[in-house]
Amino acid sequence: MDMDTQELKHYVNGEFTSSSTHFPNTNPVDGTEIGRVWEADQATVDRAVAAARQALEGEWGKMSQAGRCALLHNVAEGIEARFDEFVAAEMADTGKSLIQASTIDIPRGAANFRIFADMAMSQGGECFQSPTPDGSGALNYSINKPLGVVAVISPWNLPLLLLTWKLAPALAAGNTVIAKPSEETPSTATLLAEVMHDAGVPAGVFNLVHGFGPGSAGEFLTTHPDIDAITFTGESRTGSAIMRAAAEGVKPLSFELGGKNAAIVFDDADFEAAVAGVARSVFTNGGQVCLCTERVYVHASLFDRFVAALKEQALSLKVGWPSEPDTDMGPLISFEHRDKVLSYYRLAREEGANVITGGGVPHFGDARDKGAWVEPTILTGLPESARCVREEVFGPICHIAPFDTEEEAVAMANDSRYGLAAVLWTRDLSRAHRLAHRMDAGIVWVNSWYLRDLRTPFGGTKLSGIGREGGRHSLAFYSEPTNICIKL
Ligand SMILES: O=C(O)C(=O)/C=C/C=C/O
Repeated sequence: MDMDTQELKHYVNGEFTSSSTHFPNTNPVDGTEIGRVWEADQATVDRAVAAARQALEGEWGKMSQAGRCALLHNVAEGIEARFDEFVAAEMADTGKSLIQASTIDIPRGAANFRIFADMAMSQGGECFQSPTPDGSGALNYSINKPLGVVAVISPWNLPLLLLTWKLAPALAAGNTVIAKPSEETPSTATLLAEVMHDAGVPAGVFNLVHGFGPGSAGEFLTTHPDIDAITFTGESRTGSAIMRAAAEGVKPLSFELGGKNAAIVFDDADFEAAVAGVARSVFTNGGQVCLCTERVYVHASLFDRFVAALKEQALSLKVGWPSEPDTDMGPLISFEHRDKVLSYYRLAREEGANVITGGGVPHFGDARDKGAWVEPTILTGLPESARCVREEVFGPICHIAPFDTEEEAVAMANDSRYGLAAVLWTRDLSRAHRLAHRMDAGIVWVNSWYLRDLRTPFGGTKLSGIGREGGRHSLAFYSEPTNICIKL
């Protein structure tokens, strides 16, 4: 795909097609238009859903699990064969750093296909030898069938990673898919369609439609009567809208939504590790990861020292050209999102925060001044009731507050409408286990952050989502078990 005169098409029934209207694709580093993207209309979405249904009832539905999983391994190899193209495309859409794209985003694209191909091949079903009144006994065993035609709506923060995190298990479980990536990040999804086409995935198994949410491809897809399930990662309020759309047809939903994640640093923590780890969990990808920390609670005895040390970390971040190998942080995804984050920077001051560092826009004196950049920001001094402490900003910002007792720290960390991830920094492993059990979160890291084993349950409670992804949890969502009882 030529990035200069990029024209991104849909991929429907094994063919790349355009539609009636298109929209620009913008690089947030300097605001330049890097191409145009076709916007799917209702007819395009209808054709994609029909193609998926036909494939499900045709070649793909008849293919063995071993055949399907071998194709998924081919796709993983295809991603790696075009690794540099995927890295360039991801960076062009998002402005994320070379480090982030080349060590996290794109490697996970291939890893997601491999983990679910392997897990699908290795997991069996259930079988029970059951007693019967006449003593002859019975066998109860279950088989897993695919859900059917699945709509995948994926976000702009980790575009290839999160698209494949849903697509791979859906296909491994025998479903067919129509994917709608964020309008902000169409490029790697389109490259993936090329890779899947070349890997021999049959027409209609994977379909890709570009566009927006309401009144566009997202709405046409999630309200389509012939969709059997919907999986979505993104903002909680969009999740609510999709739930309403799915209610009529009682569609199964898998949601990984927002967060307002807390990190707690205890007085016995490895101080240097905690400072570095919190800096990473706050500023990675410009804070644009659902798992990022936006609330930090530090034992009072360490508070001043920790604030100063985290400020030093923030000031040492290289905020620069994404392609430079030592760049830590690029711009935010778009001007719209930049304006949202800056509105919280202003709100923080209105709510009385101490702005320890940041709170504005960096000045570069070059083309980047036309991009969607913000400064890494650290706040203190706000009450727990402040909007900046309660609402998800989804930017490179955190608020640090002191605590005296474990009870106080856990109570503050859990006092949120979200419940996705929490991080505990302590050398006392009894305390680590005890408090990890008490966190209202789907994921708790101790003395680490974003260490990922793809077999583990991944997801959140409350406003952070519905269900779990990862390993057998993903395969279970994308399957319909049938229990069969045989009287012996
Ligand atoms: O690392 C993962 O598997 C994952 O799902 C990350 C999600 C981040 C959302 O913003």
